[in-house]
Amino acid sequence: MFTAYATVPQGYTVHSAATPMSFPAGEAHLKVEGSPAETPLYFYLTGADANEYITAAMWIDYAHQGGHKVQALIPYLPGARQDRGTPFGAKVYANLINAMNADEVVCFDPHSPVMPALVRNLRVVDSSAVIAQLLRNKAGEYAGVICPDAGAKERTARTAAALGLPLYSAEKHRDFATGKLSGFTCEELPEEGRFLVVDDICDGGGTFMGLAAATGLGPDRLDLWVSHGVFSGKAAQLRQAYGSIYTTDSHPGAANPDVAAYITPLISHLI
Ligand SMILES: O=P(O)(O)OC[C@H]1O[C@@H](O)[C@H](O)[C@@H]1O
Repeated sequence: MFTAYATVPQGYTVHSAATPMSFPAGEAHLKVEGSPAETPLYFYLTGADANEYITAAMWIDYAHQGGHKVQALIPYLPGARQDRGTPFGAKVYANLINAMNADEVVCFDPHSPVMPALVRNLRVVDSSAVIAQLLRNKAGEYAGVICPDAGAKERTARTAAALGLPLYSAEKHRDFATGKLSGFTCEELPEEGRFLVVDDICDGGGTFMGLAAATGLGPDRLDLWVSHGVFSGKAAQLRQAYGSIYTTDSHPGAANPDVAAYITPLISHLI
């Protein structure tokens, strides 16, 4: 979803008066004629709809033609998981974002360091401060943070430190021949208390169902934070394994009603 913001002479921040439209042949455009005087500030772009990226590029061009610098707030970096192989999706999406020519790009908790290194003028916002703010009154209810796999070590260590909790580690095992997940293990956990599993993305939820089974804990002792709730496929089954599921509004999938996650709006954390 694409939403652009601007300030008006009265000093308020409002939705930009330059509104997206498309020509009959399908090209993106903006209706700017008759727009009141405004100073374009930033846009908030969630999900991975490539057409919205073209609209965003149009809006940046509109702002630049008026002599204004603008931020591209893109919490979910599309292609960040395609950080190797052929085609090299992270690079293709990074090129698309670079071509938009934003004066600053801001993303939230990217999947790996690969794509951030390819995007120009990028500022990365970490998830730990957002999680700590969200759970400020609940941190005392937890006995620890669980790291789901080796790739999430740094993220979960920062979160555990921000919440003042110990960190416990789990592992995802992959069959090298097929690339398929072959199982999960989790280090021994204390016998009492709730645990918060922390990761970047929940897609179909398989990782988190497998992990929950490996802990031997039920929803009365397990909660889940994922920075980007895609919640595709069988993600609704997470309800059987986790008490509370927390995510952000970085992807439209976060609103999947069958997952019923608590959604933290991110925009104020990015500007
Ligand atoms: O198991 P699902 O939810 O499909 O995928 C989520 C996992 O896939 C990885 O990219 C994420 O970092 C996360 O660990």
